[in-house]
Amino acid sequence: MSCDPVDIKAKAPFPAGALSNFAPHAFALDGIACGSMEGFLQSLKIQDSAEQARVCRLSGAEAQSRGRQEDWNSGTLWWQGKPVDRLSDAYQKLLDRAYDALFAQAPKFRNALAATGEAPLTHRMGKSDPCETILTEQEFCTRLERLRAHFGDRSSTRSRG
Ligand SMILES: Nc1c(N[C@@H]2O[C@H](COP(=O)(O)O)[C@@H](O)[C@H]2O)[nH]c(=O)[nH]c1=O
Repeated sequence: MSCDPVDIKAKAPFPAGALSNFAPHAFALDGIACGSMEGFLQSLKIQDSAEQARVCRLSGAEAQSRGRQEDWNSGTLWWQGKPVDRLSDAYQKLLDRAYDALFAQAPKFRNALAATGEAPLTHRMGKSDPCETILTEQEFCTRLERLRAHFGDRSSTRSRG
């Protein structure tokens, strides 16, 4: 099996494109319908809950450009009316819950993740400074690799059983 890295970006062919946060995979978190992970992430820059819920339903560049209209230089993000510090453990846990929900609820996302086999995952266009982005390359790729490990868990359970 080739272990060339899979570099995730919206315009890449399957499976990298389907793993992009831009991809329109529907899931819900805390009862809020999301059209993509990008919709959820960009909505975190918006304090108003009704507008946040609207942005959650977006996907792709439309979601990103809506979020980028917001000034979040203070480092405060928002989920359901409550502030979340970008640099806090609470923010990391919120990201974990969002990716867990995506994995559990979006079969096309799971299929794309499974199709990467054991290849390293990269997101070279991503930033590394958490003060400059809502999701660094590392925060993104480590979560995908953690979720991908569930596939191995299932096969090792089968082979033992
Ligand atoms: N521009 C682009 C992506 N950018 C996405 O933007 C998010 C970070 O936004 P921000 O914090 O505003 O810089 C993060 O989800 C990152 O993946 N992603 C893709 O797959 N393909 C793209 O073409």
